[in-house]
Amino acid sequence: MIKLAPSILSADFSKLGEEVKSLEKNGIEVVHIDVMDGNFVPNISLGIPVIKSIRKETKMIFDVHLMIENPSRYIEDFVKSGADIITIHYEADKHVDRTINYIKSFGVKAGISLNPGTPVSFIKDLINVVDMVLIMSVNPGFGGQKYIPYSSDKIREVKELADKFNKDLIIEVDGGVNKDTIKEVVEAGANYIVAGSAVFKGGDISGNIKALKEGM
Ligand SMILES: O=C(CO)[C@H](O)[C@H](O)COP(=O)(O)O
Repeated sequence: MIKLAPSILSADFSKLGEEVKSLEKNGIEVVHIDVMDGNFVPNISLGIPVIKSIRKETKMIFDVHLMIENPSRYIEDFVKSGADIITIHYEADKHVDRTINYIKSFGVKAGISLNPGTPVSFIKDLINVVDMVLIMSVNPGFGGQKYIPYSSDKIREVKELADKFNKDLIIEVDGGVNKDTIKEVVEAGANYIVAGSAVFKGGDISGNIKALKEGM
């Protein structure tokens, strides 16, 4: 089952509650929440208090993508804020296996994300430890960038590993996905598709979601 996961990074923060409710009204089940620390990535976005306050507005699955150094320090706080899936970066934690198991100990799903320059082979041994692999198809930090074409090969590599070792694995792709690139990522094997600008920038949310679903 393929799910579109709009990234609220591109939403209008002055009316975030309304934007989130509007996703739910349009049949969205998963909302992608990008947390940036200005250290692991060159941008600062939003954090725990914001997640806590939008949690009151919706029952959608909160897919929290931590682009922060040493994420283990904050896992419990993100769980308490209402996260359902917590993804850390391979490049941001010296003890990824430990942190993944720590996330799972709270009864939430755990994901591992790879920057474009990090090979899939680095996480081969984690494939049946994690619930999700997130392939970054842009260099993380900003919305509105162009899809990096070799990301499709990385998605295919993860799909092959998932078919062998973890049939329930969620394969997520994030960055530069729009109505022109969405078919390619779905065909490569991604089943959680993050889209920020393509949902929130230009046009209206309903029409943009419809166009993306048609593009699949
Ligand atoms: O994680 C991100 C950036 O680090 C964003 O989720 C991602 O870039 C989505 O935005 P867009 O769809 O506009 O590319």
